[in-house]
Order: sequence, then C-alpha cells, then structure tokens
Amino acid sequence: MQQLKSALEMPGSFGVPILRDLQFAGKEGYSLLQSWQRYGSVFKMQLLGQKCAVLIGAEANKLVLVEQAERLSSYLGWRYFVEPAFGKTLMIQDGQQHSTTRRLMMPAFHGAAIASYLETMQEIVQACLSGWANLGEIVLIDSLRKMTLLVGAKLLLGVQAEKEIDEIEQLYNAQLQASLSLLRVNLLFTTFGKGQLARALLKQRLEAMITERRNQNLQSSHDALGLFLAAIDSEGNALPLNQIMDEIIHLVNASHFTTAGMLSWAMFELAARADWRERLSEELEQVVKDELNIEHLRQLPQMTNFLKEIERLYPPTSLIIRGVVKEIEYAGYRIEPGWTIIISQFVTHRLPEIYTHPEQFDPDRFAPGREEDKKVPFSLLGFGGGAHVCIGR
Ligand code: HEM
Repeated sequence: MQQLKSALEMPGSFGVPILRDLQFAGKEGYSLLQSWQRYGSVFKMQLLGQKCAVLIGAEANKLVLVEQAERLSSYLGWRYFVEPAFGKTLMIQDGQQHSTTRRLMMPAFHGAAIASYLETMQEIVQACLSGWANLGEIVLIDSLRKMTLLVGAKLLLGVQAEKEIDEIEQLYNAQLQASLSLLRVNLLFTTFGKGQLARALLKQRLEAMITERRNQNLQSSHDALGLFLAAIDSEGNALPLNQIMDEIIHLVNASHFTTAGMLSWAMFELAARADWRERLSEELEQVVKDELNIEHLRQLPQMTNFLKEIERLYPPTSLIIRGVVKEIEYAGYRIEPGWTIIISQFVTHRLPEIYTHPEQFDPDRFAPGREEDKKVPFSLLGFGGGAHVCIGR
C-alpha cells in the first residue's frame, strides 16, 4: 500500500503572510501559472493566512467539484470574500441548505424566464452600442460594465430610470472594493465600512420594492424578484425575505463584472481579427433574419466556439476555492481539515496535454473533429462544475 505524505511536504512555499496576499491579488491566474511551471501540478501556498493545496488539471477539477465535493466546503473556501459584503448567499452554502436554496432560485434561470429577459437585454445593448460611434475612444471594460450593470439593475433590482444607474454603480463599486479589502474594519471612512453602507442602501431599496410587490399577484411574475418571492418547493420551503435581498444583490454583482470581462476580451480579440469578424457576421446574417431570439443562440456554432475560446483564455474568475471538512487524498498526499484547496480554470485552460498550442487563439479547437474540451471531462471550466456550477451560465 502506498504511504501517503502530509500536504506540508508538497513542493511550493507559504511565503511571507500579507506580502504573499498582496503579490497574489489581481494576478491570481498568472501567479498560479508561474507556480505550476515551477512546482508541477500539486503545490502548496498561503492565502489570507490559510494553508492551501493547489491541485492542477482536469482530474483534480473533477475530484474537487464532484467526486469529493461532500468532504469540501464552499463556505470555508469563499466566506472571506462573500459573507461580509453579501451575506450567506447560495455560493457559500453547503449541502442540504445549498440544494434547497438552489432549487428555489432555479425558476428564475430556466429557459422561459431567460427568454423573457431578452427584450430588456437587447434594448440596453442597442442603446449602449449606438452611443459608441459618437464617443471616439472608449475604455471598453468601463462601458461594458455599465451596460451589464444596467441589465442586472433593471432585471434584478427593478431600476426603471437610467439616471439611477450612476448611483447603483457607485454602490456596487463600493461593495466590490469592500469584498477585496484586507482591512475589515467597519467604519464610515474605511473601504470595508463604505461597502457595508452600500449594502444597507441596496437593501433599503429592495425592501421598498418587495413591499410593493407583495400587494401584486406574484403568480404572474416573470422577473427574478417575483419568481424568488413566489418560489415554494414540494416540502413547503420558501426563501426568507432577508435571503432574497442578499441573493439579488449578490447576483447583480456576480453577473455583471464577469460578463463585462468576457465581453471586453471578445471585443478585443474581434478588433484584432478581421477573419473572425467576417465569419461571425456571415453566420449571424444567415441565422438571424429579423429580431434575435433565444432559439437563434443555439444555431450559432461559430459564435459558440468563439465565445468558448474567450472563456478558455480569459476566464473572469481564475480559481475556485474550497475548505477541507473531511480529509481527502490526492496524488499521494493527505490533505487534512483546516486546509484550503484551490483549483484553477485559468491554468487548466493552458495545459498542453488538453489544448494544442494553448497560448494560441483558435476557436476552431472546439469544432467537430477536434473538440479539445470534450476529450477529458472538466477541461473547460469557466463557469465551474458540479453542484455549484454557475447558475447564470
Ligand atoms: C461570463 C459570465 C460568468 C462567469 C465566467 C461565471 C463564473 C462562475 C463560476 C466559476 C462559478 C462557480 C464558483 C464555485 O464553484 O465556487 C459561478 C457560480 C455562480 N454564478 Fe456565475 N459566472 C458568470 C455569470 C453569472 C451570471 C450572469 C449570474 C447570474 C445572473 C451568475 C451567478 C452565479 C451564482 C449565483 C453562482 C453560485 C452558484 C452556486 O453556488 O450554486 N454568474 N459563476
């Protein structure tokens, strides 16, 4: 029988606390890539004072997201980033609590609901794009963040007037900064305190909307708030009001900066590639004769492959974190409770054993005959996998 080694014996280094976190912040994907190049597919590091085991590759992804998921905790992994700013939302729930909440939230993410959001999305996108021609030079990520935030604010927070969006944007920026800040002191002038205030203001706004909604017929609701308020499962569970507010505020956050990031990279790559501009335009012209509808999205294989290549090279979240609740074994190591496990979509997507010439932009790698992401499960992971797979994917 193979003798298991302690995770402390993994290659890598814990580094100097705080200094290590500052070095890591903002370049997580590249930092993990460099460590993988140096130490191989299993290594240790330190993050926020936690001992972390980093496991790289499709097999590790499957182990963490599915096979050993019950021994691991999303709460212990993400709580530092999510709980103070957003509350104990779906993403950081575990086990039965997580599956009950997810079941109750799901109707807002099914086909019929998504189809009903499309008109609002299109109006916002068209308005945003029609302004671009007159603006000269623009900062793509800022413009697209505003656009996706407006989608979230209209569909999830029920914001009607566009002029309110600047205020909402400030509140979300404050929350985002707070969730990343290292100093967690709740005072009015600290980054963390400003985030807490922003959360309270967003909640106030939602509370007023919920009171108004409760006087209406919820069964005919089609937006996320209405569907959350009406949701009840076969065991009689419903989402508590406070939870609904936290989920909505977190959803707007989780949806807008990720989508804006991927769209920015898509525009960036398109700008540099006349051949792909032509291929995608032709495909769109053939499929969408009149108004774009949800069915068209399934009939655009080249667009799908192009976006998958954006997901592969530029995943907005470069890692997934879990806390160890019950010991797990991997690659000859024993990883005990108290450790944190990190897997990385950013590094997985650059592994030469999965993707040929991984550094090259090549959407055709996903086309029939090649399908490089399908040879081994959990090779393309931009939206995660297993029970916590992105609900908005
Ligand atoms: C390009 C866009 C997006 C990317 C790349 C993305 C990525 C991810 C990833 C990697 C996870 C898994 C986290 C984990 O396992 O710990 C996740 C979870 C989640 N995402 Fe997204 N996301 C995107 C858009 C959205 C949108 C549009 C929404 C909602 C409107 C959303 C809501 C969520 C929620 C609520 C979770 C937690 C699910 C759970 O724990 O059950 N995301 N997302």
